[in-house]
Amino acid sequence: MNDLIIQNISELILPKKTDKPLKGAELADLKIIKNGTVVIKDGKIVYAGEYNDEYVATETIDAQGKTVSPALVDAHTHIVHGGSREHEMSLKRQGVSYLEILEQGGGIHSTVKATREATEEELFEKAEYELLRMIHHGVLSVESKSGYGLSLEHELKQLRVSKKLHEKYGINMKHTYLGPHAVPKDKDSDAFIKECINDLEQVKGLADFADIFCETGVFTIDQSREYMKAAKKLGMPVKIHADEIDPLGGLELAIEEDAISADHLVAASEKGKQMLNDSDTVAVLLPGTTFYLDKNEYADARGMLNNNGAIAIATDYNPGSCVTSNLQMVMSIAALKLKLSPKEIWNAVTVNAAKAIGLDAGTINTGDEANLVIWHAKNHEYVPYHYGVNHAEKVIHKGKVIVENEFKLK
Ligand SMILES: N=CN[C@@H](CCC(=O)O)C(=O)O
Ligand SMILES: [Zn+2]
Repeated sequence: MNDLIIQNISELILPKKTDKPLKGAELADLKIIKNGTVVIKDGKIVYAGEYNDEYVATETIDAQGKTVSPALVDAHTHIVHGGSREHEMSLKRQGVSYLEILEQGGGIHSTVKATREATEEELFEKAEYELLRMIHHGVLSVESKSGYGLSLEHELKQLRVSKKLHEKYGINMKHTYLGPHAVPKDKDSDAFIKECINDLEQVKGLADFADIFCETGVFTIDQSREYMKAAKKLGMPVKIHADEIDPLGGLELAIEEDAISADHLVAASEKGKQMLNDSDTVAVLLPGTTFYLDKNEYADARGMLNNNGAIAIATDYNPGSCVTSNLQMVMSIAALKLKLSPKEIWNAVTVNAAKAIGLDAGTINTGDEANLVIWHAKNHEYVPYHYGVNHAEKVIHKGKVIVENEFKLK
């Protein structure tokens, strides 16, 4: 006997199961079944496709008027951190730029102070609340970075919190060491990169990836290359915050070093975009950050796709440059500002986002873990269209309904 049937689904979103990320025109290749059925047993998908009434199960959900998709994948977050930086909003309004705030000891540095001062328990409690918010918004795979410790002791503290969340909730999580996220105020940048390289050995048991912020006034291309090579030598796949503000050639470096992803890329060069053609490095675009930094230029998603690149979309949830953990909101920004179609966006937040963090997730195929969302939306176009709110009605993890978002008054 099966455990659950979801029947009469208005639109069933079925991203393609693939070993490699979807590239270029493939990003628009998304199967959508009208009047679909999903059958689940022992936490796994038994059937997903056209309407089928031959199966029996102990429970049936009628999803008439609803859309069903794989649970979302948030491939770039800084969920574990101390404190908050709401005062930076008025600084920004006075015209102080993100990098100026950082130079003045604010920005990342003020979160470093708060993170160092917080106990492991305090960090856990804060990150847990946000993780639960993500799950309530339909996300069941999360990448989580360190990077607000800037010393081995505090980076390890962040990574342990991330692991504990993973253990407690059992959703898919990947943990990233981002030791070189900023140069500590009292240190020289070359000396600090060496320190981070030395620390790789000790963080590698807790981290799946090594990441670095390559940017003007932060870390150079040469420092980033040295760090990435050292991480790869230890068997750690690499990621890079690249070309977010200035076009330093971070995308080119990511591709040369075979990074699993290159993230941000607002200022990526034409050469870098062309190099995507021969690469499986996923360009993780973070349009919520461009929006929140109040910039007019967004990453050139269409140019990357025209060059046969693989792209994914993520929140970049962090306390400074993108203070939202609502990936649905970022899907809307992607539609408006990256000029992506709804089909491209669904692939970019499911199967391609999973590839950007080395996960086999984001699909609903026979044998897959049953991680799904039933959306209060009659079709796949509705979610990015109706922006800024939560459309996730039921979130299903390993075949069990773990979230029911209902409008009910006490
Ligand atoms: N760009 C660098 N790191 C984060 C921002 C961190 C912060 O401002 O606290 C990002 O991905 O946007
Ligand atoms: Zn980031």
